[in-house]
Parts: sequence; structure tokens; C-alpha cells
Amino acid sequence: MKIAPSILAADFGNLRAEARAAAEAGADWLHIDVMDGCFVPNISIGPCVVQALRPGLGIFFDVHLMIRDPFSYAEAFAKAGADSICFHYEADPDPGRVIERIRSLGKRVGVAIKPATPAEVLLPYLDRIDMALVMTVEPGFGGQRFMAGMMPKVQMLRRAIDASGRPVDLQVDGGIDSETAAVAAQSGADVLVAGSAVYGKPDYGAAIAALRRACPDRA
Ligand SMILES: O=C(CO)[C@H](O)[C@H](O)COP(=O)(O)O
Repeated sequence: MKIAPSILAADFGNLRAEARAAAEAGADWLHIDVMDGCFVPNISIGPCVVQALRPGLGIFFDVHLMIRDPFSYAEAFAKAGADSICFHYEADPDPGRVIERIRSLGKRVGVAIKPATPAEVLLPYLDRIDMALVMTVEPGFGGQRFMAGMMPKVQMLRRAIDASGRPVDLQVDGGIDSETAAVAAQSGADVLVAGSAVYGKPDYGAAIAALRRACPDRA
């Protein structure tokens, strides 16, 4: 199980220190939420912030683009230091070309789906992506309630990924805490994004360890 603290819940006045703190506390990945005020009703950070965080920080940068036109912006995030670029299926009428674009930039590629989007839309792309992301809240804001109704989508994708034989990560994002982490892990998720459940706690190491402990062994 990989734990990916979301810097959306970090102290933006001390972002470099917050990113480093999560890495030193045992995070596997750093989840970086990019919002444009168009695809979602919130604005967060852009490539210049990713670039500012990168020097001296070896942790895997898991960039989640909640933006319109990910095709055009992928290059800026790749140059800024993203290791993985995940875009929304709903953000481009031709997700295949965005996947190819990100791949051509030498980055791992993920595709995310909003709660209203059926998981089946991802099936044709499982042969060429590195990660599928099932949103367990409406994208845009941290601190929302986990949508347990998304678990059938996670279960279906777990079966499809296993059947494919490909090493595709299955990520869930939104409302993850010790209780919901267990539910998501049991459903087949193997990457958990956690904002408030890490950055909202006084001890990030203890918070990450608690999430890990909550997950069954298989995960
Ligand atoms: O993508 C996001 C919101 O769009 C965040 O990553 C997500 O909500 C994490 O925050 P929390 O763990 O507090 O729910």
C-alpha cells in the first residue's frame, strides 16, 4: 500500500518544509493537487510551485491535474519535476492523445474519474496507463466525506487490472482516514491519497503509520 499525502491540506506558507516533512515521515508519494478554477471550482497551484518544491526532494511527485486542457499543460508539469501526471478522463474528448502526450514526455501516466463517471470508461486504456484514480469525493476541495458508493468501481477496476497482468496502480482520493482506508484497501486500492488525515494531524509519521496499519495485508 502506498500512502500519498496531499499537499492541498498542508500549510501553504511553508510548503517546502511541509513536503519534506511528509517525505521524512514515511510517505511513499507526494500528491500534488492542481486546480484551475474551470474544471473544478477552486484554484490551487501551478507548475512554478511544483518546480520550487523539486530541488533536494527525492520523493515521487504524483501530480493530479484537475484542469481543462491537460494536453497543453502536461509539458509544463513534466518540466517542473512531476514523476507521474494524472489527468481527468472528463477533461479531454480524446483521453488517448493525452496519455500519449504524457508518455512522450517520459512520465508515468494516470487517468482519474469523477464520482459520476463509470469505471468502464477506463477499461480501453488499461493497456497503456500506469495508474487509475477513482475519486471518492467531488474534486475541488479537501476535507470532504468519503463516498463509499465508489467502492464497486474500485472493485471492478481491481479485477480488470489483475486480469490485464499489467502493473497499474489503483488510487483513491478523498475522505481517506483510518476507517475509510481499510474500506478502500479491501476494495482493491493500492495507493491512498490522504490530505487532512496526514496534514491535519500533529504527527505526520504517526498519521501515515495509522493509515498503513488500517489496511489489510493483501494491500
Ligand atoms: O483531490 C482532492 C480534492 O479534489 C484532494 O486530494 C482530496 O480531497 C484529499 O483531501 P482529503 O484527504 O482531506 O479529503
